[in-house]
Amino acid sequence: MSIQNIAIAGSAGRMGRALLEAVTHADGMQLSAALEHDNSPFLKKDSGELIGSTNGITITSDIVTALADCHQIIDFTRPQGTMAHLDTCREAGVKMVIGTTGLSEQEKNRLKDASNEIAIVFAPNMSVGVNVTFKLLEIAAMVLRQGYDIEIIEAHHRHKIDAPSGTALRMGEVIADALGRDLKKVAIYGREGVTGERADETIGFSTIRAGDIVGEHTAMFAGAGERVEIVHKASSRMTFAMGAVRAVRFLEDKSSGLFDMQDVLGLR
Ligand SMILES: NC(=O)C1=CN([C@@H]2O[C@H](COP(=O)(O)OP(=O)(O)OC[C@H]3O[C@@H](n4cnc5c(N)ncnc54)[C@H](OP(=O)(O)O)[C@@H]3O)[C@@H](O)[C@H]2O)C=CC1
Ligand SMILES: O=C(O)C1=N[C@H](C(=O)O)C[C@H](O)C1
Repeated sequence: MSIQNIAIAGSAGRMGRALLEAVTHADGMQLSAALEHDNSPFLKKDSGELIGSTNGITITSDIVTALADCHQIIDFTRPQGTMAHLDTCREAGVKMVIGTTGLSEQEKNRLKDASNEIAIVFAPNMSVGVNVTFKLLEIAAMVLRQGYDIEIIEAHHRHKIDAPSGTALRMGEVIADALGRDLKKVAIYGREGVTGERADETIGFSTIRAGDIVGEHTAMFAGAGERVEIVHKASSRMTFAMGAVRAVRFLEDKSSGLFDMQDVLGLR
């Protein structure tokens, strides 16, 4: 395979910096562009400075020029940014690895539509551990389908802007699918006041935002006399960035299609 030229969107962000580090050290790929939005204070700076060196790649908001010399873009930004990048990538025929969470149903449909023309990996969590956890949840849900209350608890750093996390929502979807339930109908997002007794079919979500927690998820199956908890704790953003690098490798020989990390890791 040829060397993959990689653009990183949101390069000055928390994930952007981890991605700069991961791509810089990955075999078979080179950083070709570091992108930020028009009002970013980081524009015109050398992107290497964000990770403690220089690399000659200046941070830019000119995505059209950046994509002219690029095979794939890695995008961990905001839904609005990802949607704008999607349109440009579609026109330029550039593949996308997307980690942004908080996309609406309509925005997800736009990814699906674009994937008829370009190859996309879109996943709310790119760590290997969380993706194995999704498989464990399928098994747990099928076996504990009756007599167990299901709750999903997630904790993240104080700067996170969306809730529940994309990972928590995917956990809910995986469990609901395994049980033949529709998450839209059974999800309960937080509780307050006189809520009444818990309904059997529901899947509850609780959110913690505090300090510098990288990302923690617990799926609880609580029955009479016992409780099963499946827990994942991320302690470094490099775990997500290394997953994104694996996604880039997976896309190398794909020309179209919408994939997630279950495809990348062969867990389907
Ligand atoms: N799939 C996965 O494995 C993971 C997903 N995530 C998701 O990735 C996303 C980013 O997380 P994180 O790095 O912590 O967030 P940050 O806010 O640290 O980084 C986002 C970056 O994107 C920039 N940005 C904001 N708006 C736009 C826009 N409209 N166009 C282009 N760039 C924009 C931000 O600039 P500015 O700061 O100036 O606003 C910032 O540099 C979130 O949705 C998060 O949930 C995070 C970790 C793992
Ligand atoms: O914003 C974050 O930080 C994270 N977001 C992702 C999510 O919403 O699930 C993944 C990870 O937990 C970190």
